[in-house]
Amino acid sequence: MTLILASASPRRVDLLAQIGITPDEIAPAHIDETPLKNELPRKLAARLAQSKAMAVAKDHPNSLTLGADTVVGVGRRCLPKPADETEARQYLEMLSGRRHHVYGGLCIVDKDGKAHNRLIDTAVKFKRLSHQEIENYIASREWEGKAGAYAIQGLGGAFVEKIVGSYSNVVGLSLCETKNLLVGLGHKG
Ligand SMILES: Cc1cn([C@H]2C[C@H](O)[C@@H](COP(=O)(O)OP(=O)(O)OP(=O)(O)O)O2)c(=O)[nH]c1=O
Repeated sequence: MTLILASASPRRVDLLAQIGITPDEIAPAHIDETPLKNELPRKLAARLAQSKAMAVAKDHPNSLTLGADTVVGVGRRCLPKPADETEARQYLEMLSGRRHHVYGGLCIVDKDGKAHNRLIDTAVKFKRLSHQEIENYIASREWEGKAGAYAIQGLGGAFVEKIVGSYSNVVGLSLCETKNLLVGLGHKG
């Protein structure tokens, strides 16, 4: 069955390729990703993954449409993609020396328009970051477009002391959950 990837993230395309899945079409969703007032990080990730998949599925009947969203959560606080350097610095200061969660919302809309949702939770512990480490990382610009203002698959990997759960979920899509869900919905993958 035709698979539509409702994402502009090159990471998600690479992750799917890693497990032998090539979407038939890439159709990024253009939705408002602003958190609601007091919205919990896991709720935000789940809501946005479904909104992305639903928005794209409307125009692609008789397909499977996959949407995903990654949100870093520190306690009740959402750390989505930082808007600018100042916000990225704030996020890194907040994550320094702390345990946080990376919530991956995954939603596949089937050919009948029904949404199938999964929420993947990975716990990550950062080492304490010095002022200089934060400034060097800001200068690298790697934080741009990354939830929580870091990339575990890049320079940010050096900040990670411990991870419990799916690594690929942190990068943008849990390979295990994605494959299971797709196969369960009849995709040959
Ligand atoms: C925490 C973390 C996030 N990320 C990325 C994964 C996601 O692409 C991004 C979070 O933004 P998302 O809004 O989940 O995704 P996106 O804007 O890249 O793409 P789209 O909405 O079209 O699907 O952060 C990393 O690459 N490495 C990391 O370690």
